[in-house]
This record gives sequence, C-alpha cells and structure tokens, in this order.
Amino acid sequence: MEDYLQQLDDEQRTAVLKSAGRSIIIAGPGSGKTRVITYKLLHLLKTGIKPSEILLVTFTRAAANEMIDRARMLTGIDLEGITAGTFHHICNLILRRYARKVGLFPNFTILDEEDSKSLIKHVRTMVLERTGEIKHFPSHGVLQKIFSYATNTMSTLHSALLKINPKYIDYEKIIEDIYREYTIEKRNQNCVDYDDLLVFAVQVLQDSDIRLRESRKYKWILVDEFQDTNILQLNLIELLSSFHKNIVVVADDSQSIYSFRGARYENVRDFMKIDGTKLFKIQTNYRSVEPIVKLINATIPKRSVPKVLRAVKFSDQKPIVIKTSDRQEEAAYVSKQILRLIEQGFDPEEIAVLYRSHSHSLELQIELSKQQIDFKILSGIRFTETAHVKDIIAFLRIIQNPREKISWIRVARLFPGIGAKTASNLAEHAYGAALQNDVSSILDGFSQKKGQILEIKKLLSEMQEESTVSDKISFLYESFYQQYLQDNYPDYKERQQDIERLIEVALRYNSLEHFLSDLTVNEDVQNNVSKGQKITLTTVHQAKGLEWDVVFVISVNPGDFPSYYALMENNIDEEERIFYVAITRPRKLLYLVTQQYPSSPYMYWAKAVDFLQKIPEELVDIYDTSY
Ligand SMILES: Nc1ncnc2c1ncn2[C@@H]1O[C@H](COP(=O)(O)OP(=O)(O)OP(=O)(O)O)[C@@H](O)[C@H]1O
Repeated sequence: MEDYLQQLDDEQRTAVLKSAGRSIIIAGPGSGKTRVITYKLLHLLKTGIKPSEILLVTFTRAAANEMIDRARMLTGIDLEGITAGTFHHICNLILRRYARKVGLFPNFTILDEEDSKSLIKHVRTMVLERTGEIKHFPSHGVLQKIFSYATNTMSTLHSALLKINPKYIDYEKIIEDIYREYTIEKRNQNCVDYDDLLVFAVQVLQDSDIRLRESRKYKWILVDEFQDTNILQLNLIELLSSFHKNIVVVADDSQSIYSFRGARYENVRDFMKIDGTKLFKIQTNYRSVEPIVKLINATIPKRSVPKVLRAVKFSDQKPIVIKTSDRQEEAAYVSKQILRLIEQGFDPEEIAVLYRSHSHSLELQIELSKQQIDFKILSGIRFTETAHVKDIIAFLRIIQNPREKISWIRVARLFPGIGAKTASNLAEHAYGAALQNDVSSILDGFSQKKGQILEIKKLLSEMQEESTVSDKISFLYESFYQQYLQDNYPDYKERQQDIERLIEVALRYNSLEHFLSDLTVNEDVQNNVSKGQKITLTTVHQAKGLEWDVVFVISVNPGDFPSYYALMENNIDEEERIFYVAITRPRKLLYLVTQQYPSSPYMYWAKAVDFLQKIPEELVDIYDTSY
C-alpha cells in the first residue's frame, strides 16, 4: 500500500479509494473530514488526474489553500491550474467568461456586503423621499438581510419578510420597490453583489452549450462542508458535474446549523436520494475521550443519517451536568471551576465556555472580570462594548452626569434626522446648561430639530422619574429602544435578548452609580491568574470546527438553549444540531450547566424541550449546586 494511504483509517481509506461517480462521505465530528478531502485530492493527483481537471469547493479561501499546500507537500506536484475556493470565487470565474449572457459587461465589479448596504441605503432614501417619511421602516442593513435571504433560499420577498420580521409586511409594496430599484441600479452600474454571483452563475449554466463547456473541464469535483450549502449552491455543483458526473461531497449532516442564512439541511438527503449515489461513512472520533463520545452517540439529532462514533481516547471522567439555581450562581460556579482547573494545571487557552446566544454570557463576563480571569470572545465583542448596550448606557450616563458630551452625542444620533453637526451642537448646549438645570430641562433652550429633541427630553425625564436602574432601562427599552433595534439591526433578536439580560442584571443594583461603574470598571482585568493567557467565550456557531481540552456549555435551559425563537418557529431540529456541535468540541472534559430557576420567561412554557432530560442518566455525573 502506498505510504499516504497508511495514514488513513479503514473507513477513511475506503472513502478515498472508492468514492467515484456521485459520492457522499458522511463524517462524524472529529473524524478527520479535512484529512479525507485532502487525501482524496492527493489520490486523484497520484492516479494521474491533472490539477486543471479538479474543482475543489470549500467554505473559506484559507481552507482551500491549506488543502492545496498539504497536497503539494505530500505529492511534490505543483497544483497550478486547479480551480479551488469558495462558491463565490468559483461563480465569479464563470461569470467573467459569460457576463454578457446575463446582461453584464465582463469588467463588472463586485459589491461586498458594506458596498451593497450603501447602495441599498441610497435607493431607500430615494424611494422614501417619494413615499414620504415612514416612522418605523427597516434600515438598509435589515433590508439587505431580507433581500439576501430571499435570494439564497430562492423564495419570494414576501416569505423572506415573514421570516425576518413579519411586522414589516405592511410595507411590502415599498420594500419591493426598493428591491426593484436596487436591482436596476446594480444593472446600470455594471456591478453585482455576492448573492448575484451565485444567481447569475446558475443562470448562465442553464445554457446547454455553456454547461457542456464548463462541466467538461472538471473531471472531478470535491465539495467540503456540504451540509452548509444552500439551494443555489446545490444547483451549481449539480450543473458543473453534469458531464463527468464525478462529484464527491463531504458532509456532517448533524452539524448543519446555518438555516438562518439559507443553508438547507435537506441538501444532504436530496443529494443521497439520486439513484447510484455512493454512501461512505467515517465514524472514528479522534477528538474526544470515550465518555464524551458515548454522550455524542446518545445525542445524535433527529433526522440525521445514522452514525455511531468510536472513540480512540480513554478516560474515567464522564461529562458533568451541573444544576445551578440561576444565572448568577451559574456564573459564580463556572468561574470558580475554571479557577480550579487552572490551578490543576489546565492551560487557560484550552478552556472554552459555549452558549447559544451571546447574551447568556453577560453574568459570566462580569464574574470572570471580578475573579480576574481574562477571556477572549470569539463571537463578537465584550457585552459592554456592543453598540446596543453602549446606547442604553449613554442614556444612563446622561442621567448620572449630564455634562458628559460623548453620551449626549451618542443619544442624539439615535434619532433620525439628527446628524453629526446637530448632535455636537446639542452636546455643547447640554454641557453649558447642565450646571444650572435638571436633566429634564437641559434641552429647553435648544432650538434645532424640535420634534426629535422633544422626544429625547421626554425619554430622559421619564427615565429619571423611574426609581430603580432596572425600571429606568425597562422604560427606555419599551418606549423607544426595542423598536429602534428592530428598525436598525438585522440581528435585532439577539440584541433584544442582551438588553433584557441587562435589565435583569440591573435588578441587583440599588444605585445607578454602582451599576455603571461595575459595568465599566470591571472590564479592566488585572489577569493575575492566567498570566497573559485567556479562556475563550463563544457562541456555538462561532465554535464550529474548533476544539478545546475543556468545554463548558452554559444556560442549557429550555428557552435559552434550545432558543425560544427557534421553538416559536418550530425549528427544534436545528437546535438539536447546534447542541450536538457544542458537545462535540471538547477533548477531555465537558460540563453542561443548567439553571433550576432561570429568569427566562419562556422557560416554563418551553419545559417540554429540555435537552438534559433526554440524556440517559448513566452517561453523565450530575451535581446539584443550587441553593
Ligand atoms: N486517521 C487518523 N489517525 C489519527 N488522527 C486522525 C486521523 N484522521 C484524523 N485525525 C485527527 O483527528 C482530529 C480531528 O480531525 P478534524 O479536525 O479534521 O475533524 P473534523 O471531522 O473536521 O471535525 P469537526 O467537524 O467536528 O470539527 C485532527 O486532529 C486530525 O489530525
């Protein structure tokens, strides 16, 4: 047997040697997907296939480059001429050749996401000038998400609107106008956005001559992360493989977690359904110790292609379920346990805390800072640095210290029609007036943008009337900020959760001063314990593909994880897959932490879907730390 084949286990080797024609390799977590696809590439080259006859599709450019470098190292063959990269890259190459077929000039330019948002913003302003100002109309960012979702799922704007935010259905007609004009603008300017690349590439391949010419080039097509493809991407690879029909896709269907951006879990099943498709499985888990692998096998999501993982690493330690009382106790427990593990010699860089939604980490962020355990956040930024939390804090800081100009500017800019100049004038005015006046009358003499100023004034004085910090934030949220989030952020649901959590945390404070200083001063971590090293905090989505020695999954409470929104949309299957991704990340230790009395109002309603209740008791050690 050739040397390189000896570096594969039996299942991997069979998949590499026997996959031909239409083939799908179903890979379990930690089973060496990357190794298999890289070695398939290597094997093709060793058996005389030219690089130019291969198309390799990956989810990131870096992944393609890594595989190519490795294959080059192992074969000594220069891979010049291979077509490799993301779907967008490949579509761009095709479209350059046939641009005129879809009414573009070959020198078309590509709008990245920011460019696309800017153009939508421009068109939105033009259309709204015609219709007249609408108070709560989706921002350009929200519109972009709606357009993109419709394109990637090949659905109507109507159903995309229903999915993203049904509230905007009343404006459907205007949103359609914006979409139409955005499309015309792009056409006139000879440019395309990312989604157009896919749509147009699929469109040009409908032409039988072009399809023949293009699909003839690629004797072999290899696709990584197939479980995350959307319907257009599936169509594209089907079209490109229509001549030689050698298409090998690698997928872990149980880890398909991107339906919110149009990924289609069903692609795996649909691909397998076609007669003659060969199925291979790789099921040795090289990552996790046996007790974790047993739990993984018991937690396989519904509707998955059946797979039974085998472990190669052994340990006596079962995964640990920790029952805490509430978020605060959960945060305290997790921080303490992390300190213990570090004392026992675990490298902080090898410890991660995973959660379904960023907002679940707020208490923990505060607690870790208090304990001086430094952390990095993969999924976004520190809670107190997020735009929405800063907005709320700006209102509170004005109440606390009305002379502070930065907060006045921040607050003013939240109101449509107030630009940088007015905001800065307002801040100067407030600074001057703050000494003699109460917050509610500071803006009295300010004459610009009357309507908006009146609104700011009203909000601030009513907030001031509210007695507790938590009531102040609740008031602001309910009377203004919740709607602001919906109008301005595509991911408004997560941001709303953050603010709801902030209100909860505020409940513990009697004084605004303490609340504000705890939220900001604690960020200044001394980092005595971990000597420059940091533990990782991340959402499960951001943790996909990564691994650590120790993983804590926190807030495993119905309504939190699985998420309330997913439950409302009846998307429990995807939640199961997200949970599966989470528990497949640790090498040595897994902690599943739950709260007996979570503050989530959805908890009781959602009791029926408790992930922990589904775990066979003998597979875990359970500790109850609740008081
Ligand atoms: N045949 C093998 N022998 C020994 N180790 C292997 C073998 N195949 C893969 N591995 C190792 O297993 C680990 C997991 O592989 P990899 O990261 O590719 O998993 P994966 O399938 O992409 O997992 P996931 O999708 O869960 O992130 C890697 O460290 C890899 O080197």
